[in-house]
Amino acid sequence: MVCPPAVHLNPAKYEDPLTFNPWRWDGQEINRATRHFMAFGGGIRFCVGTEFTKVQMATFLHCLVTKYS
Ligand code: HEM
Repeated sequence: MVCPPAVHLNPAKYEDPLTFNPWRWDGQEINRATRHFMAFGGGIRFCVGTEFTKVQMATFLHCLVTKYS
């Protein structure tokens, strides 16, 4: 069993991992689970809510940037 937060906070892979920096994954292949990125798990236990969650996040961000005033 792997703990995704521990993987994502690995300072050997991610510089200053506690800093909010979404650009740290810019240009990296993150459409599937890798050894260093597994937000939704991987393999046979892969999160079944992945695509639903991505739609929810995209909808939220769309409303935030278009309606926030
Ligand atoms: C940001 C949102 C979410 C994150 C970060 C997330 C993350 C994960 C991770 C890491 C696992 C793998 C756990 C393991 O390996 O034992 C998992 C499994 C699972 N997730 Fe999610 N999840 C999210 C949203 C959702 C949603 C919205 C649903 C349902 C609508 C969902 C349903 C499930 C289910 C049923 C499993 C178990 C799959 C299996 O064992 O075959 N998740 N999720």
